[in-house]
Amino acid sequence: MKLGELADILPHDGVLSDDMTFSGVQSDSRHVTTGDIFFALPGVKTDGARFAEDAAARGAAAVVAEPGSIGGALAIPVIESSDPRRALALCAARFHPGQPETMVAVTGTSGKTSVASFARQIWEQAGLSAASIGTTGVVAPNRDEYGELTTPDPIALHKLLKELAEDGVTHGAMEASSHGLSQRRVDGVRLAAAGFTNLGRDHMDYHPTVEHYHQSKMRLFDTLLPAGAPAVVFADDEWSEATMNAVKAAGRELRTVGRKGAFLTLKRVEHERHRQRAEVEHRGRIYEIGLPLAGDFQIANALVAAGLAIATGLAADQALAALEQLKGASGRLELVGTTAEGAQVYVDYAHKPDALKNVLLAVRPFTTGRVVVVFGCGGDRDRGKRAIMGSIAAELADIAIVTDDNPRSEEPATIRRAILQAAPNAREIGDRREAIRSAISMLKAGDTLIVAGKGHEHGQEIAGRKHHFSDHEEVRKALGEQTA
Ligand SMILES: CC(=O)N[C@H]1[C@@H](OP(=O)(O)OP(=O)(O)OC[C@H]2O[C@@H](n3ccc(=O)[nH]c3=O)[C@H](O)[C@@H]2O)O[C@H](CO)[C@@H](O)[C@@H]1O[C@H](C)C(=O)N[C@@H](C)C(=O)N[C@H](CCC(=O)O)C(=O)O
Ligand SMILES: Nc1ncnc2c1ncn2[C@@H]1O[C@H](COP(=O)(O)OP(=O)(O)OP(=O)(O)O)[C@@H](O)[C@H]1O
Ligand SMILES: N[C@H](CCC[C@H](N)C(=O)O)C(=O)O
Ligand SMILES: [Mg+2]
Repeated sequence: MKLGELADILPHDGVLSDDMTFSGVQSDSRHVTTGDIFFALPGVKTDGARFAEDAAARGAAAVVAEPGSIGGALAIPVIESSDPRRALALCAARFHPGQPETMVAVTGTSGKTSVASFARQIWEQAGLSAASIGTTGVVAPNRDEYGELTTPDPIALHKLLKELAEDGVTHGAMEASSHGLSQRRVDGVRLAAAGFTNLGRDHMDYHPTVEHYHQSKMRLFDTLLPAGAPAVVFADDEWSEATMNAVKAAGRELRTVGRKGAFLTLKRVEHERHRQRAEVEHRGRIYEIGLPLAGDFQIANALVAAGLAIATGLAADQALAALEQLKGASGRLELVGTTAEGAQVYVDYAHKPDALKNVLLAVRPFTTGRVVVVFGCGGDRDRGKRAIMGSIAAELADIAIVTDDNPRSEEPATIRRAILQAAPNAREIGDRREAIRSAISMLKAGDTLIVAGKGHEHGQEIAGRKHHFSDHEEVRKALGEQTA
């Protein structure tokens, strides 16, 4: 690709020739091959500008960097950009052209994975070729691959979107994490609609204040969503109003869903054990929906997903009828087994305060006995959430067992101590396998156990090393031992 074809993204005032040719885009010098443009990104751990020379030595044709960030003489031209991350995303989209025609993105503290998965399922049921991209990976026809990031980096993302489009995928739903949004990973995606679920405490190790965190999410609506495109906003959250205001101020089409929603209005919900019945109004018509999932929050997620499908052109009848067949995303309040006496054991990905609170509240209506929770907190992540999660468990569970999540490089006992400080009556069993086994052995008829924090994960990272570990497998094993 010639520089002239990228001139709108990389203005260079005619200093360089428009005929300069590039073979690819790269943001990690270690992966540069001859002819690439190297984007020197200021990062969290280091500054890409320090690797410009390395990139040049590996054959980069030019470097894109913030003004003044490259010190000294470099053998290759430097193209200045005030926002090299955005420039990278836009160039990646151009180097790997082609995206599913209808792309939607969802943001929020909780529910993104579920909404992306539900939107894909709604489209699939309508006979469309659809994909979802997020924490649990990429799911598309003939494809189910696990990825490292919730929102892939722009180079990987655009290679993926191109492949999906070439495979005939016309509809795609992706998660826009706050890291992904603030790092411009989604800037090159052509969005038909965007969704918002909720906002709670998260990533306070990355964002200085909750307002900053909200702001970083609003980029999805005020910068990435084209003017006039629909924004589907869950209306019943504490941050819904601020989000609606941001959407309106940016001149996007507001579509609200939920009890206070106008586009899809939740009129009534009845909880049954594994399912719930809801009455939803859309354009003056009432729809009766049987959602085959437990948990109030799944209704919210289902409404955001249906809202996105309808707002991008699917008939409401089809979208709402599809909710009857939804399958939960792996490890999201997933019923993994039942003890001989009939106590239910769920695996759930709640690893932040609001999610833990919601999940414990969600199972209470159908728990006739005790609510038992096994959970921990990840190391090298927001320390402030530990005590908050401890007090939520102390308040909302009858029995709490504090165990290890992914301690990463931290001392596991220190993490547990921070949680236990706010949950003095909780039991402490560091070994997660042992904690699950012990919790299952104490269950009686009518009890519900939630194994929280790791959801779909297949590994546990201890002292920087990843070991195979699955909450699903451990629950099944412990249930098996019990009946053996
Ligand atoms: C904190 C964070 O978000 N980091 C992400 C970020 O890295 P960074 O740019 O800050 O990296 P850095 O290490 O400081 O390096 C700066 C630059 O120098 C370059 N470099 C570095 C070394 C070298 O030899 N040569 C070289 O060119 C790097 O490639 C980089 O471009 O940009 C990278 C490329 O997009 C990401 O892979 C990386 O994700 C790391 C691995 C990560 O763990 N991110 C997590 C926190 C994350 O993003 N999570 C969210 C979801 C969270 C949630 O909702 O729960 C997600 O979307 O997954
Ligand atoms: N709408 C919601 N409101 C509150 N809590 C929710 C909601 N949806 C899901 N949860 C809780 O959050 C957990 C994670 O859900 P999900 O994976 O769908 O969210 P996410 O936004 O993708 O999270 P992450 O950023 O960790 O990937 C669930 O296991 C459940 O405990
Ligand atoms: N994307 C999240 C996942 C956290 C999952 C939880 N099990 C933990 O390790 O804290 C993160 O990396 O912060
Ligand atoms: Mg997710």
